[in-house]
Amino acid sequence: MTIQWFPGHMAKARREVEEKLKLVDFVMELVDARTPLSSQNPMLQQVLQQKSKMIVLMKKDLADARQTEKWIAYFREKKIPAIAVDVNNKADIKNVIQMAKELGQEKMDKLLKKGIQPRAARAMIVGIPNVGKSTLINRLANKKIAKTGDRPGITKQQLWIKVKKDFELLDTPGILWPKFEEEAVGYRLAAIGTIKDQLLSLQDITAFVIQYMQVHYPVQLEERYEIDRDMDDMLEIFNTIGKQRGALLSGGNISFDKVAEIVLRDLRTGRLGNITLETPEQA
Ligand SMILES: Nc1nc2c(ncn2[C@@H]2O[C@H](COP(=O)(O)OP(=O)(O)OP(=O)(O)O)[C@@H](O)[C@H]2O)c(=O)[nH]1
Repeated sequence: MTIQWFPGHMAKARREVEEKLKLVDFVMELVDARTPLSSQNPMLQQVLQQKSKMIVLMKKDLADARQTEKWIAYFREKKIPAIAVDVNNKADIKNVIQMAKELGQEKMDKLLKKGIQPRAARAMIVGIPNVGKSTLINRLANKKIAKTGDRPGITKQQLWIKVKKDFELLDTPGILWPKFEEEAVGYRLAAIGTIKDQLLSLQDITAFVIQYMQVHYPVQLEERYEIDRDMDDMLEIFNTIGKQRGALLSGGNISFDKVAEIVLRDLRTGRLGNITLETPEQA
């Protein structure tokens, strides 16, 4: 979460993912359901080469279900199996396992055709910071970690989680760096809390979110902050929210930083409703 992505960090992360990739049959790429494209990593496809992958849209409980459906269709159209998950929903976790098993089975069928004895398919989880990698690994593991060689004096080997008898998962995820090729990507990632808040101006991130919501979620804005649909002056909008929520400086003036904190906290905790910050149509 606190990693800053300098070129050296990116190169190191890439090397680590490449090393781990050698051990697995396929990859589970986690993206954030609220911003599925911006939370993907542009280098992953090159790194993956021929390895197949499935996409897991995490935190679906915070995203707009209608958009999530569209995003799943978008990925499936590109022949990438995709599924949306709320880690606290047991059925979702079961469905992830099922999809992973199917992908693993495809791989084993190929091996069988080559005359190689099938074995448990192995996968790893990859994704940008804060997307939910550790949480999903824990849910899939459910205390089924198979420890190998982790005693002192023994070279530390990779640990495998036996999710099912025919499906094993690497216990450590591959961390991918986010891409900031476009300004909007940075704002979306900052809005959901992937990028440290200090890196972009809180007020700018908030203005970006409000502008997006004015187009896509005007009702939620109206309901939470009593902002009129045709109010288009950002200063007036910040003032309105500040007054309504008591975001004041000692002299009684509105604190724009406080307003920004309030709006971003409301967004990240779902209090603004289920919001997705990019649509497949934009892609
Ligand atoms: N609402 C919701 N929150 C989730 C979900 N999955 C994960 N989270 C939360 O997202 C935050 C980040 O989760 P982690 O599992 O630490 O993410 P990570 O990708 O391992 O993060 P790094 O260690 O920074 O790379 C935590 O507060 C989780 O509780 C989900 O499906 N829904």
